[in-house]
Amino acid sequence: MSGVVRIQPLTRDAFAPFGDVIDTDGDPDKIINQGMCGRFHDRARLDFSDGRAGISLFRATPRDLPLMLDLVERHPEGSQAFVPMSMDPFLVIVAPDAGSQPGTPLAFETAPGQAVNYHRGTWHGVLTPLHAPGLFAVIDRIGAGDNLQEHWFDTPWQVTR
Ligand SMILES: NC(=O)N[C@@H](O)C(=O)O
Ligand code: NI
Repeated sequence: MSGVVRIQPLTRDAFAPFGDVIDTDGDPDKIINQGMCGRFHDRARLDFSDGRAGISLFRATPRDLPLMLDLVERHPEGSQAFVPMSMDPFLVIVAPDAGSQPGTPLAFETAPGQAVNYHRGTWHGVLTPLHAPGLFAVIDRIGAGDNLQEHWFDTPWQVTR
């Protein structure tokens, strides 16, 4: 199955089945540092079967739209968060689990300053910046064993505005 996937703005509710939206929506949970900083506390659920949490940096090549999506993947042993190190929006692609393989993908564009955390086992597209420098901090599982399951679509989906 394939077709066109329309990009929609990222919202907490629409993304909830797939992961967490990490942003400064609403008031800070706590004002710290002598009133000079708002803490938006504990905005994502990190979940690892074993191993430990690690922080890596990804420098990814920006992609043009429309994007031909031929692969989604998932990490059965851990969640994976992508925190942009710029204020540029990026593309977030997920798909529901349709019985051990992905269903129809959904595509979201983040607002400037938003980050995402994919829940453990969520089908997702690989990191997809839309603007250079494509630099992200990535918080995911560091551990032994295989934590990557890939699904190649028979025919690519066209991801577009
Ligand atoms: N393979 C890897 O570390 N990155 C992917 O998991 C990704 O989601 O970009
Ligand atoms: Ni991944």
